Amino acid sequence: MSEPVDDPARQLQNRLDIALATNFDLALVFLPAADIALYVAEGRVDLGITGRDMVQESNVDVQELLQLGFGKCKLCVQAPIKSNIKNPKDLCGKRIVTSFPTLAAKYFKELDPTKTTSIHYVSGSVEAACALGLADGIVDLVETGDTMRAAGLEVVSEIMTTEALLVANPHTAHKELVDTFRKRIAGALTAERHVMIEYNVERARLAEAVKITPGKKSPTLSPLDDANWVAVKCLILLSESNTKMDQLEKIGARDILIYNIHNCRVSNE
Ligand SMILES: Nc1ncnc2c1ncn2[C@@H]1O[C@H](COP(=O)(O)OP(=O)(O)OP(=O)(O)O)[C@@H](O)[C@H]1O
Ligand SMILES: O=P(O)(O)OC[C@H]1O[C@H](OP(=O)(O)OP(=O)(O)O)[C@H](O)[C@@H]1O
Repeated sequence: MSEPVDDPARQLQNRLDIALATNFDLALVFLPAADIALYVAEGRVDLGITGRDMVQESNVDVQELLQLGFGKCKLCVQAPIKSNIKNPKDLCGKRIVTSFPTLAAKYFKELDPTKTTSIHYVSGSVEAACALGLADGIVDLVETGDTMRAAGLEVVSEIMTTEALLVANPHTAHKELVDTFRKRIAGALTAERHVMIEYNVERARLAEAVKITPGKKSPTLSPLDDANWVAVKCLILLSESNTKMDQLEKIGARDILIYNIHNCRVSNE
């Protein structure tokens, strides 16, 4: 038998721009990154994931809950390498093209309140503006710098660093759900960035070992059959795991094991 076509729940499930969580009271709505902060600030959605640059450009009141660790780049003033512009003040009163008109206008106004800098908005490919004669300089994102260099531009100054954030409406009516969601994401991020290290060390060298692996609160110690030795277990950053193993081996630690963590809840998340 076919499903009734006018069933609203069924229609929502079939939409590509909305995803319904099946085991949590949450609907995900996919929106342009630049519009998300506004929807969150107006309380149309409770939570949003977008860049810090987008939040500040929107100039609205949202609460930053978590830094998500991706989408890292810098918003920079850029000018042609071959120009005489080496200081952002050289661009005050000149023509700027950008996808960030609010941040750019604020930056140049603060730099020199006596001059009116012309700020023009374009929606993408901002780096083309100088070569095409529309701008003396631009304000745009730089990650690797490849796009900037390919366009013959260089960084004149850095306005801000940005990355993806989880933001919330400060007056949400669903505080408990929001907090549970934040904790779930924070737990998954902590698990992704950490590993569990376990090793045996002589009691006489325990103080040195604890200095190398202090754990988030303190390491877990377990006695061994041999009273002169102790087993140590704690979380360390994945990025530091090889260095820590080298250091532990140097102070005589043995049987050093590293485990991946699937998920976790730890304090200070
Ligand atoms: N090269 C990059 N490296 C890291 N983060 C980036 C980069 N470009 C954009 N972002 C980040 O991604 C978010 C969305 O930016 P943007 O709207 O430009 O996305 P997009 O995917 O390039 O969209 P579109 O292609 O439609 O312009 C912003 O928060 C921005 O800081
Ligand atoms: O320093 P890079 O690693 O080269 O990255 C920077 C580029 O990435 C973004 O552009 P995107 O690809 O989103 O295209 P767009 O300019 O059309 O938004 C940004 O606007 C820069 O153009």
